Amino acid sequence: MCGGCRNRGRCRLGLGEITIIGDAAHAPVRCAPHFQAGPNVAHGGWTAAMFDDIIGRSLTQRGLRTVTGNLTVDFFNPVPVGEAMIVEVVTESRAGRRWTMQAMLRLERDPSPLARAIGVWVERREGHFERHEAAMRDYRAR
Ligand SMILES: CCCCCCCCCCCC(=O)SCCNC(=O)CCNC(=O)[C@H](O)C(C)(C)COP(=O)(O)OP(=O)(O)OC[C@H]1O[C@@H](n2cnc3c(N)ncnc32)[C@H](O)[C@@H]1OP(=O)(O)O
Repeated sequence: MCGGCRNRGRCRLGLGEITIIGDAAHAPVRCAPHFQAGPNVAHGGWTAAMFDDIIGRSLTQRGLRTVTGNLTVDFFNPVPVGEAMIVEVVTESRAGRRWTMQAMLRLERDPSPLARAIGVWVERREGHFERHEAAMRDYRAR
């Protein structure tokens, strides 16, 4: 789970347990009503955040320490609120520390994609978060 939800013991984005199969992954997901944008339709930001989370967490579960470098989302159809859905992740390629990943969101009982994410995750160098904290301390001291 990400740092924002770990202490609550529940993913507020509605992602269930991630199953890893080789270099792919899948998880059940359901958009909560508070992420509604249009009537009974998920906010596009929820869809992007959910993709970011599952791809990042699936890499973490594979033992890789990464951060999102970039993320593009294609919205093919409205995403329903409160409906059981599945998100499937595949590894497209790897070059050095860069992992190109793709994910699809679909209804539980329908193979048609509702949305697709493609992006690059970069393996973190040692001390990544410590450097960030130090930079912020310098910034705040200005
Ligand atoms: C228990 C825990 C649970 C944890 C559970 C976690 C689940 C949460 C999931 C959410 C994940 C997030 O939101 S992460 C948060 C959002 N993302 C971030 O904050 C990242 C901010 N950006 C950075 O910190 C930095 O730019 C880095 C780390 C991405 C890269 O910096 P660096 O380490 O100095 O590396 P650098 O030499 O620049 O680049 C290394 C290689 O990556 C490529 N590269 C660098 N940036 C990018 C980029 N934006 N897009 C594509 N490629 C890039 C470079 O071309 C290079 O390729 P080559 O020349 O080697 O070929």
